Amino acid sequence: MFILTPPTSLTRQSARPSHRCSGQSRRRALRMALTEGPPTLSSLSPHQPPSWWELSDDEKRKAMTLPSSLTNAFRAQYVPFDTTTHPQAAAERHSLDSVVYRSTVTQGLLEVQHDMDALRQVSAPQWKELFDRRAGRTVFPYGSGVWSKKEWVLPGIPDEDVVSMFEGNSNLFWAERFGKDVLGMDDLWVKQCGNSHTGSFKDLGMTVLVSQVNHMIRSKSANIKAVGCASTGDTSAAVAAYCAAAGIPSVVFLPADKISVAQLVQPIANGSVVLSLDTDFDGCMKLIQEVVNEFPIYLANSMNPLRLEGQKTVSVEIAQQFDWQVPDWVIVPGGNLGNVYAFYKGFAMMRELGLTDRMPRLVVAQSANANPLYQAYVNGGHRGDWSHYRAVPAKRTLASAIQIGAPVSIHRAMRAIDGTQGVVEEATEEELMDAAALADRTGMFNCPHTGVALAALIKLRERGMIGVKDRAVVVSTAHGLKFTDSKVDYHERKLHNAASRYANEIYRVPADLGRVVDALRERGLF
Ligand SMILES: Cc1ncc(COP(=O)(O)O)c(C=O)c1O
Ligand SMILES: N[C@@H](CCOP(=O)(O)O)C(=O)O
Repeated sequence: MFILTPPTSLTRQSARPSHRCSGQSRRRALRMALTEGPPTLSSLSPHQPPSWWELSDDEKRKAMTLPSSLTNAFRAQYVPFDTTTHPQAAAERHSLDSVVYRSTVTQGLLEVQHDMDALRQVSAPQWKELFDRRAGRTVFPYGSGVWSKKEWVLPGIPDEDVVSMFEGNSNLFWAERFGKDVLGMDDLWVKQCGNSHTGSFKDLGMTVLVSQVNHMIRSKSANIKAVGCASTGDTSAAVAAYCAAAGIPSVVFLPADKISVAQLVQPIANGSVVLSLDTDFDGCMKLIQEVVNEFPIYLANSMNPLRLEGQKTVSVEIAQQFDWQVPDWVIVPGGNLGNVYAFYKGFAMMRELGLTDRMPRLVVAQSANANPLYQAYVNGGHRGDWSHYRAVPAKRTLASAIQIGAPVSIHRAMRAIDGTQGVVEEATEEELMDAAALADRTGMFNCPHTGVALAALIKLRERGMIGVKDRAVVVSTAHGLKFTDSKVDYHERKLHNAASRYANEIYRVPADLGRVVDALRERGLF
């Protein structure tokens, strides 16, 4: 039974008969199921409604789910991402239970398409109420930030096939001091996607991909022996953890000596087959595509659109955290460029289903050492002409997870920028490390990629593009603890390409009270 009242006034609904379609048009019956008034409270107590914690497990699960008469109509399938060059591809469709990564007609990327008419049978207030009710609960899998939006993600998967670590529901940090003191802004927020199981936003997409693999293996709909990816360190960590949780073998291709020790140890610990390859990320990506085309290894990179279905839920979560308001700006560090499109998709879906009424402006922030989208943007992309796009050799950057020169989702990113009056900005090594360090001084602990996004924000504020009164969200994509080497080097002033303007030194002081007091006095503490 779909209960329309908030959790604090949930009632003992499960005893009531469920709706049947009995001759009426199905659509009308579905609407009735949803629009029926709030249930009475008297069955439990004449005085006060039961609280959430008074409900039985069955009642809680019922309160978390929509009637099957509705959910049976929800469908998703693969379609080509872009059919402009091949109109005949418009008819191409693939089941999510098939192993396919590219359009068989265009050879281009695929997209997960939902039946929006079916989803529209639930009204916008009902979706909001349902998502709010699920947030952070323990009922599996709906308490996950991703699976609380299950109908918008993988509507057909049985709950028991879902592999979830209750990802999402990450803190939307009000960057009060950084906003006010550094940028003169009151309404600056940092979405802490790195506060998660494997320490990056990749968990959001990987729970969906590995769940679908688990489903295909259990239902024997596909021959899959392992899940594999190329990685700059975060995708591999998420693949390894989710596959280990599901008992599915995994293999990761890593560019030798180009990822942090903390990232490297994650797939090792989780039992992946770890291949360290003498190439860069783009080389690893090329190899994994060749391998998955020949062998029963399932591709886990974001070229696979299943990943984006999970990642798009961050947009929904951000709107939800703002009581269903859309921020003016969302700034995302970009590498392989799947994530910015996931953001776009999430915001577009909310608007299409009436939960919100506008799109934010999306900003992709790239490292100046690996900036193919930025170059294409300044060479025409800012006015919608992307014809000058070229892949570039990615140079070494401290934002090592976005050291990518031939992004797989380049066309997806272009659509996200075009569709949101978006902007692309870049940050040098010095700018990204300074921005991260400055923001750290106000209580954050940023990874270098978040530093890239913060540096882009600073530039757009300085240029007056982002206004003082604007509401902006910076997406923090990984936990700073995965990247301590570069932070230590910054504070020890060991970086050859940054002056470390905000370095904070350690003082070595003899263990003597007088010397300790002197040291504190010299530092102006009293
Ligand atoms: C920490 C971190 N930030 C940002 C990104 C960029 O995301 P995307 O590749 O989806 O652009 C990645 C991976 O590429 C990453 O690992
Ligand atoms: N930063 C990524 C690069 C690969 O991106 P993906 O989203 O396509 O898997 C990583 O951590 O590997």
